[in-house]
Amino acid sequence: MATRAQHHVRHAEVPDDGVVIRVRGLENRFGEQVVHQDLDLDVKRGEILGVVGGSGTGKSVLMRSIIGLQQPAAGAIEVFGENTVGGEESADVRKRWGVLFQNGALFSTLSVAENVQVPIREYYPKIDDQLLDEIATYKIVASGLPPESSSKYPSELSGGMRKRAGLARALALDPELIFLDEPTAGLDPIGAAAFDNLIKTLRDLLGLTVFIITHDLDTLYAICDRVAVLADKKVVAVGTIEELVALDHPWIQEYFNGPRGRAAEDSAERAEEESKRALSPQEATKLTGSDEGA
Ligand SMILES: Nc1ncnc2c1ncn2[C@@H]1O[C@H](COP(=O)(O)OP(=O)(O)OP(=O)(O)O)[C@@H](O)[C@H]1O
Repeated sequence: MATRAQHHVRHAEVPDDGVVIRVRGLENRFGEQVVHQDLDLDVKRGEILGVVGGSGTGKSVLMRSIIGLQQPAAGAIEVFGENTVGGEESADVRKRWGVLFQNGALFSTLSVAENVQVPIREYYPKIDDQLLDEIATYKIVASGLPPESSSKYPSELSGGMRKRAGLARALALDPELIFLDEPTAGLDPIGAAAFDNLIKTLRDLLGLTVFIITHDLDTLYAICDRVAVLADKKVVAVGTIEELVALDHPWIQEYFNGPRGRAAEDSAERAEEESKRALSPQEATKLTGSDEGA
């Protein structure tokens, strides 16, 4: 039997099988339009799960259902073992996840720091202002923004900086799980790759579980452990890219084996080769400016 003390261990409620998000028999409809039917999905603790699918297949609606913002017509959804259907989850569970919405969804009249502070104030209304400022600065820097951006307003930031500010807000309450809706959309390839690296680094450092909706094939190859494919109103397949490519589903074949899919695979292979290649002593000298040991 659990003791009172055990109930107070914050991370105690991850189900034993390590499944952080469990969706069963999900159905969503808007009037006559059926978006999801019999949709099942498991997201495991510590993984980066990519969610892909053609435009309008219901990726955002799936995310909104999981976080309790969309009332499904049928089905069961659990996050950390708790029912989230229709927003039924407790505040304790809700604060264990953070969300980066597609457009960043920053409050335009608040500075970056104030945006990050919103969820903290919501859950800890009595928090001391100085501590609040320190936490916000820490999250802003952890998201790869310079500390000076704290006082800027969203309209003063580039698209990439807005995404990072949104990420800082998603990380405000030290979540164990983050939801990212198209985080690299609208970023140039270098900015997108940097954002991918940041997500992977944060997952590795903080042990986050990451649910990421993306159209970006480079993101899938670079950081996703598994990919779930939405088609025909459900998750038709979930697995590593290698496993998916072996399936003969027409959309999956077109997506991964089309010209863009192959280009992304080639560039992922090149990046891996580069990272494996050790620096020669001459290269090391050039980089460090030191001729020690050369
Ligand atoms: N609030 C709503 N009212 C009516 N229809 C909606 C609503 N939200 C979503 N839909 C419809 O549900 C379907 C799925 O939308 P969703 O935004 O989840 O697609 P998506 O896969 O995220 O698409 P994209 O890749 O283009 O962002 C679309 O046909 C959309 O028009």
